[in-house]
Amino acid sequence: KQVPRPATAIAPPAGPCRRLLTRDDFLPAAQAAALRRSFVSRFADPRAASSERFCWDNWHVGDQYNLVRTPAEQFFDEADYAALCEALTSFGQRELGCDTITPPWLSYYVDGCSQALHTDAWHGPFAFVLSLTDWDARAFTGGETMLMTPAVLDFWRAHEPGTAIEQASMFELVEPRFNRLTVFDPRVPHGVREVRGTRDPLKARLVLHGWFTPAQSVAIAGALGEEQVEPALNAALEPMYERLGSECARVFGTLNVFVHVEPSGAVGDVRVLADTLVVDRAELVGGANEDDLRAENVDAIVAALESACFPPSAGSTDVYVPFSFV
Ligand SMILES: O=C(O)CCC(=O)C(=O)O
Ligand SMILES: [Fe+2]
Repeated sequence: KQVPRPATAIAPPAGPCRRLLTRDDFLPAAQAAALRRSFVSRFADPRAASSERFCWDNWHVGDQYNLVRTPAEQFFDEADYAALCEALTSFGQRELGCDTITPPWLSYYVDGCSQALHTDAWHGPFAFVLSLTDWDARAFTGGETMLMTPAVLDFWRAHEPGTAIEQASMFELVEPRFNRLTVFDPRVPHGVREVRGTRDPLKARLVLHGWFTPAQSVAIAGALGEEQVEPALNAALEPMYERLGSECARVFGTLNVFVHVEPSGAVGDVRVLADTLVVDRAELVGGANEDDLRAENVDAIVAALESACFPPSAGSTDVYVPFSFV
């Protein structure tokens, strides 16, 4: 898949996205403010029964899901919606190696709204929440995204007899601060802490949310085309697949890798963008260390990509290579 090169240089992320990443000031300030303004203007006069307000679904699934939502596409004007999707999609491509998103929801949470703990069906390797909540001026308690901690997910292994733990170490809470993007692995049990205190949509928790979907193919930006990239990748990866199958521990999850190819055809940089790999529990015998078993897989893939030889060309090329272990 050929994707456009980003117009501006992007600072490399600190490391791969694993279970949770937050990015403050995600959208340009004016863009985030305009989205919030659209919401505020529709609710500014509570007595005005404009048909633009009729798109909301009061989503009630027992105690599990209680919130008020609408497809963001139906709510925002076309240009604002397109710019929002563009910002999320290009972030997903560059920083997670995911090539697209599901259509975002716009949801508000007033008194009594929450999402009880759940995992999401397979929409994609990462969920996102982009907050339009005026968090500093909020008139409610709760509203954080909560994510079960690794200590609970592997409870008996880390269990220390005689030590009690409490909620704060079982769940990580992420505040939906205005214009913060929160990205997490939706296989991890998560939810939204019940909002208490306001029934006014203008003061509610307000978020855009959805999923980054798995890349279906290699994405390429730059001088080389698919017909040159694919054979070079296949030659480098095929021997590695055999090694993975015979020598490495079985893992589940997503590994998306960025490869920068110089005009000479040499590989200049290999960076893991997303790594949600989890080692099959059956592999954890005889004191095997999970991090080591995971690293074996990642190292084999990175080494194979580093060894790839591409044809020379007039300019450099960025290649995004997705791996999915099911
Ligand atoms: O709004 C959030 O913080 C989480 C949303 C979520 O988990 C979902 O929509 O499935
Ligand atoms: Fe969820």
